[in-house]
Amino acid sequence: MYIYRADEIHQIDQQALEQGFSLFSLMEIAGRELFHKMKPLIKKDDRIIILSGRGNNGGDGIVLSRYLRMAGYNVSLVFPLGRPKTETAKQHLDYYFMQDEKVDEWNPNQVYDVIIDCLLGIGTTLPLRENVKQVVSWSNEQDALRIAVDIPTGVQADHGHVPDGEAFLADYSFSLHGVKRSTFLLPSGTYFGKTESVSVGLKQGSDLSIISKESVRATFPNREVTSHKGTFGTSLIVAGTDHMPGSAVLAAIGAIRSGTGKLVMATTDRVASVIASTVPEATFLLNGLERICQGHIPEKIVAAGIGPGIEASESVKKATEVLMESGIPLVVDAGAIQKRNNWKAKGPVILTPHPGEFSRLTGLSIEEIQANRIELARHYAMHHHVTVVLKGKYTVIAFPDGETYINPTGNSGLAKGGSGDVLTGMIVSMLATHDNYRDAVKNAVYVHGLCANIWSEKYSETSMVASDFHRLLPLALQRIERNK
Ligand SMILES: NC(=O)C1=CN([C@@H]2O[C@H](COP(=O)(O)OP(=O)(O)OC[C@H]3O[C@@H](n4cnc5c(N)ncnc54)[C@H](O)[C@@H]3O)[C@@H](O)[C@H]2O)[C@H](O)CC1
Ligand SMILES: [K+]
Repeated sequence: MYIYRADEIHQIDQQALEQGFSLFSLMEIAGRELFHKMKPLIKKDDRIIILSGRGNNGGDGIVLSRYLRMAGYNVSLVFPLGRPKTETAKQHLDYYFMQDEKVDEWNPNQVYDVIIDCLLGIGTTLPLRENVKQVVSWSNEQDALRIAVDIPTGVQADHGHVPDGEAFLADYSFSLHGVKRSTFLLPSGTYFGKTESVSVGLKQGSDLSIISKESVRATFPNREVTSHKGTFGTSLIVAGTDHMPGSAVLAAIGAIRSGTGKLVMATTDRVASVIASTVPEATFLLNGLERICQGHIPEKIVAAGIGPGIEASESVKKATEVLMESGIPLVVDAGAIQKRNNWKAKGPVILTPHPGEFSRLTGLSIEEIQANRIELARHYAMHHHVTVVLKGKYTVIAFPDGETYINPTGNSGLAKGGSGDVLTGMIVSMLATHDNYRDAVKNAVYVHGLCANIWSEKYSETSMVASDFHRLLPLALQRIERNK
């Protein structure tokens, strides 16, 4: 599923127009498709109000009103901001009247069961004008089902800011042609409710898309009957200090359960014995950090990671550089994520910051990052020629050429210390088993979130802990591999 910016939608509309497809027709299709999408949510005797604005979002509301009224729904079409001013919306209002349909006066004292927001769409500039704010806060105070058309009024298509928190608080949003970035940004994303896209019959395609289960299945490596431990490569993870042994254990769990043939943990003596009791399959490079700083990389390593459970220091920086020089695909996490002028490496480098770490890398506030995480991750990835996995709700994966993905899986069960360590282990392990590093990164992030979704089918998200991945990964991977 593709995700669009406002300018891409305008471009697509313009192209359709040049090819003889009028905006009037597009709006007609939009209104009709919205009608079909909404039918399962509403009843004929619901008191429904459509709040129509003066632009084309309002025009969609006019068409929707016509379809609903023709089908016998109890609908009031109102223009609380004034009558339409765009050509297409005006034409549709004329046509609406020709069909003997009527519009109502806006009366905030009336009570409704369903409120449909067609006030503002992708033409929004923020902050909202006072008259719009009033209608939005009226809507949010009503005890009614709230449905937004395209985007909830008060959010923009491309950015996550919601000035003063004033936006239509939708239960459902139906986005035309495709979902917009703000669905996945914060705080805007919290206003959309359940979001679906509505096709208006135009060709799909953009440089940002959502990872699909089908794509994970299609790119997940087969385990042939003839495979042996060498087939799936040896992974190396530099992790853990005596006072943070748990992170290294969790990274080892993530790695060993995700398919790598062999796992070498570069760590301290004490941490090694802790790991060995939970992940007996692991082998060790003792005094790992120092040995790697000296250039000692064990043989046959095909993927590496550094960072879980270690603090930023000169030796961590040095070890990271040694690994970057080696040409082995490298995951850089936690203590190894340090600000630097360049990430020049001979192989792919994958940074896995959470917003706090990305804030340290970029100098931007966490709030700014959350409101614009897609573009910021993409910009960093392109500028530094690295892959950025910006973690959080809707993890963003941006590759050095700008290709960017959003991960749909996961829930609040992952918002716990240690789940990032597991992810690092998983990415390293999948780098070792996949031919294509991009697939490895996408698949690991998707499966990591899928584990949390599986957990929440039976248990409370509150109680999930990172060590549960030991049990969850086999179930998640079974769902991915089942159809192979
Ligand atoms: N291909 C498609 O996806 C189609 C989508 N359609 C719909 O058209 C709107 C976009 O229409 P547009 O007229 O460009 O913008 P708006 O409806 O959002 O209205 C802009 C209108 O509102 C005023 N305005 C902007 N910001 C504010 C504010 N802060 N306060 C008050 N007023 C504001 C501004 O002056 C403009 O006049 C899209 O979202 C879809 O719903 C089409 O149906 C066709 C195909
Ligand atoms: K809207």
